[in-house]
Amino acid sequence: MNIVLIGTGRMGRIVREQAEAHGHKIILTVDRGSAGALAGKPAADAVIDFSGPGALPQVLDYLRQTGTAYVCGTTGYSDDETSLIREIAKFSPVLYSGNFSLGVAVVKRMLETYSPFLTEAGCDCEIVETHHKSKKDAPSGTARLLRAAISSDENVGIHSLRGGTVCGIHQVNFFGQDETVTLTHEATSRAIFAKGALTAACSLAHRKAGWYSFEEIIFGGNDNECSGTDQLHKQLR
Ligand SMILES: NC(=O)C1=CN([C@@H]2O[C@H](COP(=O)(O)OP(=O)(O)OC[C@H]3O[C@@H](n4cnc5c(N)ncnc54)[C@H](OP(=O)(O)O)[C@@H]3O)[C@@H](O)[C@H]2O)C=CC1
Ligand SMILES: O=C(O)C1=N[C@H](C(=O)O)C[C@H](O)C1
Repeated sequence: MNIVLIGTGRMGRIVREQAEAHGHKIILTVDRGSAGALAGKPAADAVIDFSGPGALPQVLDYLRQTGTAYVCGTTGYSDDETSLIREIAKFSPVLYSGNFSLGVAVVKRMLETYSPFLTEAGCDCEIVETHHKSKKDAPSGTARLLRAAISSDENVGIHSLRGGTVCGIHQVNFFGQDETVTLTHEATSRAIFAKGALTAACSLAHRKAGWYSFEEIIFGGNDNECSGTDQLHKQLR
């Protein structure tokens, strides 16, 4: 795959490393210092975005012009920015996820299926998310997606801790009468997110414009046509 990489920070570096290790090519990188780098550029197989909300306007212009597949893991978007990402699915295949790990996808499924047994029995649910001290947004994108899996209103509290070099810990607590249930996911390396995003990019590269979910890519069968990513896909499953 020929990939345009948005963001060259902690995630951008590991996406590049994993992409090149699996035979893909980063044909263009964009960071804050290269505003406008996408203008007039031809289509790629995929855009992978781990940057900041400020990069969105130039990325959307590029997608509108080229129809390139868009895999976005950036968090901290406003509701308006999130709507713009949804709208671009008219032009490109788009997959947005606040977390590209297999483990969080499984925890999300568990919550969708089983959390009603606890919340309907009166449990109070509180999420605690812990990240490295350089993380810019709070609450984390993962905490938001886990909350959405539990409840459509905002009666689930989210508590954010920042410190050291923690890649990401999410703890979902259900406090009931005389019992507590806690589900914990801990990412011990950012490689898991990079592999998930590359798997998604390979799967999306040949699809028609539309909105796709990470779960349908990893649980819905391996139909990606990109052999370099088969191995990543197996690691994720
Ligand atoms: N969905 C997932 O699975 C995961 C999502 N993330 C998310 O990915 C994002 C990036 O994380 P991380 O790599 O740790 O952050 P870093 O701060 O290390 O890197 C961010 C990168 O984005 C660039 N950037 C920021 N704003 C702009 C802009 N306006 N235009 C162009 N480039 C910009 C920065 O450029 P410069 O250095 O020039 O400022 C930098 O290269 C965060 O939102 C984070 O929450 C992280 C891990 C997993
Ligand atoms: O910024 C990070 O580091 C991470 N961000 C994502 C989030 O906001 O949930 C995913 C992961 O937890 C790491």
